[in-house]
Amino acid sequence: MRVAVGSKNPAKINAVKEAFKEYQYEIISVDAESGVSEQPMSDEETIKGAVNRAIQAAELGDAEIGIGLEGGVQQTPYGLMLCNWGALAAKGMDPIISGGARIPLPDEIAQQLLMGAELGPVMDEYAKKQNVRKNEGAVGIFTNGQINRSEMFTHVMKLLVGQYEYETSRNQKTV
Ligand SMILES: O=P(O)(O)OP(=O)(O)OP(=O)(O)OC[C@H]1O[C@@H](n2cnc3c(O)ncnc32)[C@H](O)[C@@H]1O
Ligand SMILES: [Mg+2]
Repeated sequence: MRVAVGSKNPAKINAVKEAFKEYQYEIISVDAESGVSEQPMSDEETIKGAVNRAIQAAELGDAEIGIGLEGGVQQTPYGLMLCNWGALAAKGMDPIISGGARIPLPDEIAQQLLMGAELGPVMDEYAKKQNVRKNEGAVGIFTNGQINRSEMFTHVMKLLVGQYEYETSRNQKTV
């Protein structure tokens, strides 16, 4: 069985490998398009990006399972929240989705995003580091390293794999 991840970002690929580590699946990464803006600004747009990537990854990678992981933000009365969504697309099944943990972004970051900036470069500038998005991520910076981006996506992935297992075992019981 082959699993195709719709991203070349190591923080995402590692999370997929971790979630499938009990399985003998081949895991490949392909450049899939999210079909939404570079910086999704709502849960809805972020979910759409994750689902698009999952479907495209399965096609491009000729894989039984496609995975899409997408980061975005969502405005709330409590501030601009980091949001992350994942999707698993398998043949003969509607895409499965799951959401990640969320934390509010500091005002100075939120303001830049609301003016059209992308979180990736804003975080590098803020943290005086390079490629925060491929390493600890904004979540790692603002949680003092307690939860990094890969761990956060691993949780999203376990929610996906678990739902997939539940669905497939339920279908086996009913046929
Ligand atoms: O290569 P891809 O798979 O596109 O990975 P990415 O890091 O660009 O991640 P997304 O497209 O899913 O995220 C959308 C935007 O939010 C940024 N972003 C999301 N979460 C982040 C985080 O935890 N730390 C830094 N940047 C983040 C990211 O750089 C993009 O600008
Ligand atoms: Mg991106």
